[in-house]
Amino acid sequence: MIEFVNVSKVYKATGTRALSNFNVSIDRGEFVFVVGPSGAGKSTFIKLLMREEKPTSGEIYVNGQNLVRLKRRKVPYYRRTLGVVFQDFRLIPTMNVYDNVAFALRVTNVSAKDIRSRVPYILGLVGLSGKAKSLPEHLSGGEQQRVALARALVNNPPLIIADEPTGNIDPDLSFEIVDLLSEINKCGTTIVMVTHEHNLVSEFDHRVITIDEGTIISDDRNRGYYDE
Ligand SMILES: Nc1ncnc2c1ncn2[C@@H]1O[C@H](COP(=O)(O)OP(=O)(O)OP(=O)(O)O)[C@@H](O)[C@H]1O
Repeated sequence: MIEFVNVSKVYKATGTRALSNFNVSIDRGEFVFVVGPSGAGKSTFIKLLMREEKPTSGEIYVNGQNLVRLKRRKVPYYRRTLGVVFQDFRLIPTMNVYDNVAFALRVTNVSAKDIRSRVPYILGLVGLSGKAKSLPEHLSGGEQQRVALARALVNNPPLIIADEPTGNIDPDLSFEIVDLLSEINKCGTTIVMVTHEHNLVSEFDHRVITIDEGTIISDDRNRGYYDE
């Protein structure tokens, strides 16, 4: 599903080498934590996956597409195949929970009938059926992140990318979010999650890729924790 072959990324403006000869292969249906110290290259890895950045050299394949050769006009279509969750939720503040989730479907020509059935189903899945009419500012951090997750899931993407999704919420709620992601993963969705929280990582039995100074320094396919 995801293949990085000898990928290097140098940011031109500063000459910073963020990734060097980076090779990784992630299969369909895997749950992968990506950990490592600040500045290691985790966000760069995510930006390359989302095709926000292009590598300086190497090849990247996601869902059978070569991201290096992907034409600029095709990038928005590629992004629609991804479900993305960020640390800062990125909800639309003027829209209620229902509309924040429905919006992700409305921009992709899904019929009104399908939206009416799909949005309540997804809100139920993340435990927010009772909050459909609430505005984001009236929700807790954990609830806002569940709305963001619902929005990422509603298009049924084969891949979810979560960049520090628990960075702004309490430890108990962080566990719940990863638990929810794990349930989604059991249904076949591939999950790539960047995190700083090694306590959280050690609670779950998922593959752990540790990046440092732009390269993978360990890849624990069974279970893992890392020391910073
Ligand atoms: N747009 C950019 N222009 C120049 N240098 C950048 C840019 N983005 C990141 N870098 C540099 O690339 C390196 C890797 O950064 P990256 O953001 O990928 O690390 P990270 O592991 O996500 O860190 P953190 O955990 O602090 O978010 C760092 O040295 C950073 O300063």
